[in-house]
Amino acid sequence: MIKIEKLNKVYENGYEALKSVDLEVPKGALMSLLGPSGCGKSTILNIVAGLLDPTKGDIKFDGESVINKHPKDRDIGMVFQNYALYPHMSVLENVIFPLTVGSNKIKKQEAVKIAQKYIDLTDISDIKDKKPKALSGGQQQRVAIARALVQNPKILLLDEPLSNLDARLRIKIREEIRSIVKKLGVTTVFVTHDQEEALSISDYIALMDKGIIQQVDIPQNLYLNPSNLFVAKFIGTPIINTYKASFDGNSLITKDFSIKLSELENSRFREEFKSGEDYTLAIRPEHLKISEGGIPVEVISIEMIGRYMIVHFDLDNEKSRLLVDSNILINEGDRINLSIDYPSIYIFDKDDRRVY
Ligand SMILES: Nc1ncnc2c1ncn2[C@@H]1O[C@H](COP(=O)(O)OP(=O)(O)OP(=O)(O)O)[C@@H](O)[C@H]1O
Repeated sequence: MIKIEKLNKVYENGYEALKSVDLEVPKGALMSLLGPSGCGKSTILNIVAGLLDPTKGDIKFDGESVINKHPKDRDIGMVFQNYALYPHMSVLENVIFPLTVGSNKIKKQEAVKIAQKYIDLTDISDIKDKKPKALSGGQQQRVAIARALVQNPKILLLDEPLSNLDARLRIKIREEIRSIVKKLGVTTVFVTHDQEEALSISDYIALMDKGIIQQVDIPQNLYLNPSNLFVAKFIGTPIINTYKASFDGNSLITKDFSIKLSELENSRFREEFKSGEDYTLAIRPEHLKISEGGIPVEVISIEMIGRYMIVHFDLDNEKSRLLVDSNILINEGDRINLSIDYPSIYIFDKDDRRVY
Protein backbone atom coordinates (compact mmCIF):
# COMPACT_ATOMS: atom_id res chain seq x y z
CA MET A 1 0.00 0.00 0.00
CA ILE A 2 1.22 3.50 -0.84
CA LYS A 3 0.58 6.28 1.66
CA ILE A 4 1.32 9.85 0.68
CA GLU A 5 1.30 12.20 3.66
CA LYS A 6 1.13 16.01 3.55
CA LEU A 7 3.26 16.05 0.43
CA ASN A 8 4.45 19.50 -0.57
CA LYS A 9 6.73 20.50 -3.43
CA VAL A 10 8.15 23.95 -4.04
CA TYR A 11 10.41 24.00 -7.12
CA GLU A 12 13.68 25.96 -7.09
CA ASN A 13 12.03 28.91 -8.85
CA GLY A 14 9.60 29.19 -5.93
CA TYR A 15 6.61 27.57 -7.69
CA GLU A 16 4.49 25.49 -5.32
CA ALA A 17 3.48 22.54 -7.49
CA LEU A 18 1.96 20.50 -4.63
CA LYS A 19 0.20 22.14 -1.69
CA SER A 20 -0.34 19.39 0.89
CA VAL A 21 -1.32 16.14 -0.73
CA ASP A 22 -2.66 13.16 1.23
CA LEU A 23 -3.43 10.00 -0.70
CA GLU A 24 -3.64 6.27 -0.04
CA VAL A 25 -3.41 3.65 -2.75
CA PRO A 26 -4.66 0.30 -1.40
CA LYS A 27 -2.58 -2.81 -2.07
CA GLY A 28 -3.21 -4.18 -5.55
CA ALA A 29 -5.35 -1.22 -6.59
CA LEU A 30 -5.03 0.81 -9.77
CA MET A 31 -5.16 4.51 -8.88
CA SER A 32 -5.18 7.17 -11.57
CA LEU A 33 -3.87 10.66 -10.96
CA LEU A 34 -6.07 12.76 -13.23
CA GLY A 35 -6.12 16.48 -13.86
CA PRO A 36 -5.32 19.26 -16.31
CA SER A 37 -1.80 19.94 -17.54
CA GLY A 38 0.38 21.38 -14.81
CA CYS A 39 -1.78 20.26 -11.86
CA GLY A 40 1.08 18.28 -10.31
CA LYS A 41 0.45 14.67 -11.40
CA SER A 42 3.98 13.94 -12.62
CA THR A 43 5.44 15.75 -9.63
CA ILE A 44 3.68 13.26 -7.31
CA LEU A 45 4.71 10.28 -9.42
CA ASN A 46 8.35 11.39 -9.57
CA ILE A 47 8.46 11.89 -5.80
CA VAL A 48 6.94 8.42 -5.24
CA ALA A 49 9.56 7.00 -7.62
CA GLY A 50 12.35 8.82 -5.79
CA LEU A 51 13.38 10.79 -8.88
CA LEU A 52 12.43 14.05 -7.17
CA ASP A 53 12.76 15.14 -3.53
CA PRO A 54 9.69 16.56 -1.80
CA THR A 55 9.91 19.87 0.04
CA LYS A 56 7.82 18.47 2.91
CA GLY A 57 5.84 15.32 3.62
CA ASP A 58 6.35 11.60 3.59
CA ILE A 59 5.82 8.59 1.32
CA LYS A 60 5.28 5.16 2.86
CA PHE A 61 5.19 1.77 1.18
CA ASP A 62 3.53 -0.85 3.39
CA GLY A 63 3.90 1.44 6.40
CA GLU A 64 7.60 2.12 5.90
CA SER A 65 8.90 5.54 4.87
CA VAL A 66 10.86 5.42 1.59
CA ILE A 67 11.79 9.10 1.49
CA ASN A 68 15.44 8.38 2.16
CA LYS A 69 15.60 5.35 -0.13
CA HIS A 70 17.32 5.48 -3.50
CA PRO A 71 14.91 4.94 -6.45
CA LYS A 72 16.44 1.55 -7.25
CA ASP A 73 15.82 0.36 -3.70
CA ARG A 74 12.14 1.29 -3.71
CA ASP A 75 10.93 -1.86 -5.50
CA ILE A 76 9.09 0.02 -8.23
CA GLY A 77 8.70 -0.39 -11.97
CA MET A 78 8.19 2.71 -14.08
CA VAL A 79 6.81 3.33 -17.57
CA PHE A 80 7.12 6.70 -19.28
CA GLN A 81 5.25 8.38 -22.11
CA ASN A 82 8.23 8.14 -24.46
CA TYR A 83 8.92 4.42 -23.72
CA ALA A 84 12.62 5.14 -22.95
CA LEU A 85 13.81 1.83 -24.43
CA TYR A 86 17.52 1.21 -25.06
CA PRO A 87 17.79 1.62 -28.86
CA HIS A 88 20.86 -0.59 -29.39
CA MET A 89 19.31 -3.56 -27.53
CA SER A 90 16.78 -6.07 -28.83
CA VAL A 91 13.35 -6.36 -27.22
CA LEU A 92 14.51 -9.35 -25.18
CA GLU A 93 17.66 -7.54 -24.05
CA ASN A 94 15.60 -4.52 -23.05
CA VAL A 95 13.22 -6.65 -20.99
CA ILE A 96 15.92 -8.63 -19.17
CA PHE A 97 18.18 -5.60 -18.65
CA PRO A 98 16.96 -4.74 -15.11
CA LEU A 99 17.69 -8.34 -14.03
CA THR A 100 21.24 -8.32 -15.34
CA VAL A 101 22.58 -5.18 -13.65
CA GLY A 102 23.04 -3.97 -10.07
CA SER A 103 23.86 -5.89 -6.91
CA ASN A 104 21.17 -8.55 -7.37
CA LYS A 105 22.06 -9.32 -10.96
CA ILE A 106 21.50 -12.83 -12.26
CA LYS A 107 22.87 -14.81 -15.23
CA LYS A 108 21.44 -13.96 -18.65
CA GLN A 109 20.03 -17.47 -19.13
CA GLU A 110 18.12 -17.29 -15.88
CA ALA A 111 16.93 -13.76 -16.68
CA VAL A 112 15.54 -14.95 -20.02
CA LYS A 113 13.54 -17.63 -18.20
CA ILE A 114 12.04 -15.11 -15.79
CA ALA A 115 11.38 -12.61 -18.59
CA GLN A 116 9.34 -15.15 -20.56
CA LYS A 117 6.34 -14.75 -18.23
CA TYR A 118 6.25 -10.99 -18.84
CA ILE A 119 6.94 -11.36 -22.55
CA ASP A 120 3.93 -13.66 -22.76
CA LEU A 121 1.78 -11.38 -20.60
CA THR A 122 2.51 -8.38 -22.80
CA ASP A 123 2.26 -10.42 -26.00
CA ILE A 124 5.67 -9.48 -27.46
CA SER A 125 7.03 -12.98 -28.12
CA ASP A 126 6.98 -12.49 -31.89
CA ILE A 127 9.16 -9.38 -31.77
CA LYS A 128 11.69 -10.55 -29.18
CA ASP A 129 14.67 -10.16 -31.49
CA LYS A 130 13.77 -6.81 -33.03
CA LYS A 131 15.30 -3.48 -32.14
CA PRO A 132 12.99 -0.75 -30.77
CA LYS A 133 13.18 1.38 -33.91
CA ALA A 134 11.60 -1.46 -35.90
CA LEU A 135 8.55 -1.48 -33.62
CA SER A 136 5.26 0.41 -33.63
CA GLY A 137 4.42 2.72 -30.73
CA GLY A 138 2.08 0.15 -29.22
CA GLN A 139 4.74 -2.57 -29.41
CA GLN A 140 7.34 -0.29 -27.86
CA GLN A 141 5.00 0.50 -24.99
CA ARG A 142 4.36 -3.22 -24.41
CA VAL A 143 8.11 -3.76 -24.20
CA ALA A 144 8.43 -0.88 -21.73
CA ILE A 145 5.69 -2.45 -19.60
CA ALA A 146 7.35 -5.88 -19.67
CA ARG A 147 10.67 -4.27 -18.66
CA ALA A 148 9.01 -2.39 -15.81
CA LEU A 149 7.44 -5.60 -14.49
CA VAL A 150 10.31 -8.04 -14.92
CA GLN A 151 11.69 -7.48 -11.42
CA ASN A 152 8.27 -8.24 -9.98
CA PRO A 153 8.03 -4.79 -8.37
CA LYS A 154 5.67 -4.05 -5.50
CA ILE A 155 4.56 -0.88 -7.24
CA LEU A 156 4.10 0.07 -10.89
CA LEU A 157 4.15 3.75 -11.89
CA LEU A 158 2.93 4.80 -15.33
CA ASP A 159 3.32 8.39 -16.54
CA GLU A 160 0.94 9.08 -19.45
CA PRO A 161 1.96 5.77 -21.05
CA LEU A 162 -0.61 5.95 -23.84
CA SER A 163 -0.39 9.54 -25.02
CA ASN A 164 1.87 8.80 -28.01
CA LEU A 165 -0.52 6.19 -29.39
CA ASP A 166 -3.45 6.67 -31.75
CA ALA A 167 -6.99 6.57 -30.35
CA ARG A 168 -7.84 2.94 -31.14
CA LEU A 169 -4.52 1.60 -29.89
CA ARG A 170 -4.87 3.65 -26.71
CA ILE A 171 -8.12 1.87 -25.89
CA LYS A 172 -6.62 -1.54 -26.65
CA ILE A 173 -3.44 -1.02 -24.62
CA ARG A 174 -5.24 0.52 -21.66
CA GLU A 175 -7.41 -2.61 -21.45
CA GLU A 176 -4.27 -4.73 -21.63
CA ILE A 177 -2.58 -2.71 -18.89
CA ARG A 178 -5.54 -3.15 -16.58
CA SER A 179 -5.72 -6.86 -17.27
CA ILE A 180 -1.96 -7.36 -16.69
CA VAL A 181 -1.72 -5.38 -13.45
CA LYS A 182 -4.84 -7.09 -12.09
CA LYS A 183 -3.44 -10.51 -12.99
CA LEU A 184 -0.19 -9.69 -11.18
CA GLY A 185 -1.87 -7.83 -8.31
CA VAL A 186 0.69 -5.04 -8.49
CA THR A 187 -0.23 -1.72 -6.84
CA THR A 188 -0.36 0.76 -9.73
CA VAL A 189 -0.40 4.53 -10.10
CA PHE A 190 -1.35 5.76 -13.56
CA VAL A 191 -0.96 9.41 -14.57
CA THR A 192 -3.27 10.77 -17.24
CA HIS A 193 -5.00 14.00 -18.23
CA ASP A 194 -7.65 12.05 -20.14
CA GLN A 195 -10.82 11.56 -18.10
CA GLU A 196 -12.15 8.77 -20.30
CA GLU A 197 -8.89 6.85 -19.88
CA ALA A 198 -8.97 7.29 -16.10
CA LEU A 199 -12.66 6.41 -15.83
CA SER A 200 -12.23 3.24 -17.83
CA ILE A 201 -9.02 1.85 -16.36
CA SER A 202 -9.07 2.77 -12.66
CA ASP A 203 -10.22 1.27 -9.39
CA TYR A 204 -9.87 4.76 -7.91
CA ILE A 205 -9.20 8.21 -9.34
CA ALA A 206 -7.54 11.13 -7.57
CA LEU A 207 -8.66 14.21 -9.46
CA MET A 208 -6.23 17.11 -9.02
CA ASP A 209 -6.18 20.82 -9.75
CA LYS A 210 -3.46 23.33 -8.94
CA GLY A 211 -1.47 21.04 -6.66
CA ILE A 212 -4.51 19.98 -4.62
CA ILE A 213 -6.47 16.72 -4.75
CA GLN A 214 -10.07 17.72 -5.35
CA GLN A 215 -11.66 14.30 -4.88
CA VAL A 216 -10.54 10.70 -4.54
CA ASP A 217 -13.20 8.19 -5.43
CA ILE A 218 -14.29 5.25 -7.54
CA PRO A 219 -14.87 6.37 -11.16
CA GLN A 220 -18.66 6.17 -10.90
CA ASN A 221 -18.80 8.42 -7.84
CA LEU A 222 -16.64 11.05 -9.44
CA TYR A 223 -19.27 11.34 -12.15
CA LEU A 224 -22.40 10.88 -10.05
CA ASN A 225 -21.29 12.58 -6.86
CA PRO A 226 -18.86 15.41 -7.59
CA SER A 227 -17.87 17.14 -4.38
CA ASN A 228 -17.15 20.52 -5.95
CA LEU A 229 -17.67 22.51 -9.14
CA PHE A 230 -14.23 21.70 -10.54
CA VAL A 231 -14.95 17.95 -10.37
CA ALA A 232 -18.41 18.38 -11.93
CA LYS A 233 -16.90 20.37 -14.81
CA PHE A 234 -13.87 18.14 -15.36
CA ILE A 235 -15.68 14.80 -15.43
CA GLY A 236 -18.29 14.10 -18.09
CA THR A 237 -18.58 14.69 -21.82
CA PRO A 238 -20.09 16.81 -23.13
CA ILE A 239 -19.16 19.21 -20.34
CA ILE A 240 -21.81 20.00 -17.73
CA ASN A 241 -23.89 23.20 -18.18
CA THR A 242 -23.46 25.81 -15.46
CA TYR A 243 -25.51 28.89 -14.59
CA LYS A 244 -25.11 31.61 -11.98
CA ALA A 245 -28.16 31.91 -9.74
CA SER A 246 -29.21 33.87 -6.68
CA PHE A 247 -31.45 32.52 -3.94
CA ASP A 248 -34.46 34.62 -2.86
CA GLY A 249 -35.58 32.40 -0.01
CA ASN A 250 -37.74 30.13 -2.21
CA SER A 251 -36.14 29.81 -5.62
CA LEU A 252 -32.78 29.88 -7.34
CA ILE A 253 -33.15 32.55 -9.97
CA THR A 254 -31.09 32.99 -13.15
CA LYS A 255 -31.77 35.52 -15.90
CA ASP A 256 -33.68 33.00 -18.04
CA PHE A 257 -35.23 30.53 -15.60
CA SER A 258 -35.72 29.66 -11.95
CA ILE A 259 -35.90 26.53 -9.83
CA LYS A 260 -38.02 26.27 -6.69
CA LEU A 261 -36.23 24.51 -3.85
CA SER A 262 -39.47 22.65 -3.17
CA GLU A 263 -39.00 20.89 -6.54
CA LEU A 264 -35.72 19.36 -5.38
CA GLU A 265 -35.29 16.13 -3.48
CA ASN A 266 -35.02 16.89 0.25
CA SER A 267 -32.62 14.07 1.05
CA ARG A 268 -29.94 15.49 -1.23
CA PHE A 269 -29.52 18.86 0.51
CA ARG A 270 -26.09 19.07 2.10
CA GLU A 271 -26.77 22.36 3.86
CA GLU A 272 -29.30 25.18 4.12
CA PHE A 273 -29.51 27.71 1.33
CA LYS A 274 -29.01 31.31 2.44
CA SER A 275 -31.30 34.01 1.15
CA GLY A 276 -29.45 36.61 -0.93
CA GLU A 277 -26.45 34.32 -1.62
CA ASP A 278 -25.16 33.41 -5.06
CA TYR A 279 -24.96 29.79 -6.23
CA THR A 280 -23.99 27.87 -9.36
CA LEU A 281 -26.50 25.49 -10.91
CA ALA A 282 -24.97 22.62 -12.85
CA ILE A 283 -27.01 20.46 -15.19
CA ARG A 284 -25.57 17.58 -17.20
CA PRO A 285 -26.52 17.61 -20.91
CA GLU A 286 -28.38 14.32 -20.45
CA HIS A 287 -30.57 15.81 -17.73
CA LEU A 288 -32.27 18.29 -20.05
CA LYS A 289 -35.23 17.05 -22.08
CA ILE A 290 -37.07 18.55 -25.02
CA SER A 291 -40.62 19.10 -23.80
CA GLU A 292 -43.50 21.43 -24.51
CA GLY A 293 -43.93 24.23 -22.02
CA GLY A 294 -40.28 24.12 -20.99
CA ILE A 295 -37.65 26.87 -21.20
CA PRO A 296 -37.52 28.22 -24.80
CA VAL A 297 -34.09 28.13 -26.52
CA GLU A 298 -32.79 28.29 -30.09
CA VAL A 299 -30.63 25.52 -31.52
CA ILE A 300 -27.25 26.94 -32.59
CA SER A 301 -25.67 23.76 -33.93
CA ILE A 302 -25.89 19.99 -33.80
CA GLU A 303 -22.99 17.62 -33.36
CA MET A 304 -23.50 13.97 -34.26
CA ILE A 305 -21.44 11.63 -32.06
CA GLY A 306 -22.95 8.23 -32.88
CA ARG A 307 -25.80 7.03 -30.73
CA TYR A 308 -26.30 10.56 -29.42
CA MET A 309 -26.27 14.10 -30.79
CA ILE A 310 -25.07 17.13 -28.89
CA VAL A 311 -27.42 20.07 -29.41
CA HIS A 312 -25.71 23.41 -28.75
CA PHE A 313 -27.73 26.41 -27.56
CA ASP A 314 -27.39 29.49 -25.38
CA LEU A 315 -29.20 29.74 -22.08
CA ASP A 316 -28.72 32.50 -19.56
CA ASN A 317 -25.95 33.86 -21.86
CA GLU A 318 -24.00 30.62 -21.31
CA LYS A 319 -23.01 28.24 -24.09
CA SER A 320 -25.01 25.10 -23.26
CA ARG A 321 -25.40 21.53 -24.40
CA LEU A 322 -28.20 18.99 -24.56
CA LEU A 323 -27.74 15.30 -25.32
CA VAL A 324 -30.46 13.63 -27.42
CA ASP A 325 -30.84 10.31 -29.24
CA SER A 326 -29.52 10.65 -32.77
CA ASN A 327 -32.84 9.58 -34.33
CA ILE A 328 -34.56 12.78 -33.15
CA LEU A 329 -35.36 15.20 -35.98
CA ILE A 330 -33.87 18.55 -35.10
CA ASN A 331 -32.22 21.33 -37.10
CA GLU A 332 -30.05 24.38 -36.61
CA GLY A 333 -32.23 27.40 -35.94
CA ASP A 334 -35.12 25.33 -34.49
CA ARG A 335 -36.79 26.73 -31.43
CA ILE A 336 -37.17 24.06 -28.77
CA ASN A 337 -38.37 23.96 -25.18
CA LEU A 338 -36.38 22.30 -22.45
CA SER A 339 -37.33 20.81 -19.11
CA ILE A 340 -34.82 20.08 -16.38
CA ASP A 341 -34.63 16.78 -14.51
CA TYR A 342 -34.57 18.53 -11.12
CA PRO A 343 -33.41 15.69 -8.86
CA SER A 344 -30.33 15.22 -11.08
CA ILE A 345 -28.96 18.75 -10.96
CA TYR A 346 -26.10 19.88 -8.73
CA ILE A 347 -25.83 23.16 -6.86
CA PHE A 348 -22.57 24.69 -5.66
CA ASP A 349 -22.07 27.57 -3.22
CA LYS A 350 -19.97 30.68 -3.89
CA ASP A 351 -16.85 28.74 -2.85
CA ASP A 352 -17.72 26.03 -5.43
CA ARG A 353 -18.55 23.48 -2.71
CA ARG A 354 -21.45 21.19 -3.46
CA VAL A 355 -24.59 21.96 -1.46
CA TYR A 356 -27.10 19.86 -3.43
N1 LIG B 1 11.63 21.78 -12.47
C1 LIG B 1 10.61 22.62 -12.36
N2 LIG B 1 10.78 23.90 -11.99
C2 LIG B 1 9.74 24.74 -11.84
N3 LIG B 1 8.46 24.39 -12.06
C3 LIG B 1 8.22 23.14 -12.44
C4 LIG B 1 9.26 22.18 -12.60
N4 LIG B 1 8.71 21.00 -12.99
C5 LIG B 1 7.38 21.23 -13.06
N5 LIG B 1 7.08 22.50 -12.73
C6 LIG B 1 5.74 23.11 -12.66
O1 LIG B 1 4.99 22.45 -11.66
C7 LIG B 1 3.63 22.27 -12.08
C8 LIG B 1 3.28 20.80 -12.00
O2 LIG B 1 4.02 20.09 -12.97
P1 LIG B 1 3.73 18.56 -13.31
O3 LIG B 1 4.69 18.14 -14.37
O4 LIG B 1 3.70 17.79 -12.05
O5 LIG B 1 2.27 18.67 -13.89
P2 LIG B 1 1.38 17.57 -14.59
O6 LIG B 1 0.06 17.61 -13.92
O7 LIG B 1 2.07 16.27 -14.65
O8 LIG B 1 1.24 18.19 -16.04
P3 LIG B 1 1.36 17.54 -17.50
O9 LIG B 1 0.11 16.76 -17.71
O10 LIG B 1 1.44 18.75 -18.39
O11 LIG B 1 2.61 16.73 -17.49
C9 LIG B 1 3.53 22.86 -13.47
O12 LIG B 1 3.01 24.16 -13.36
C10 LIG B 1 4.97 22.91 -13.95
O13 LIG B 1 5.16 23.98 -14.84
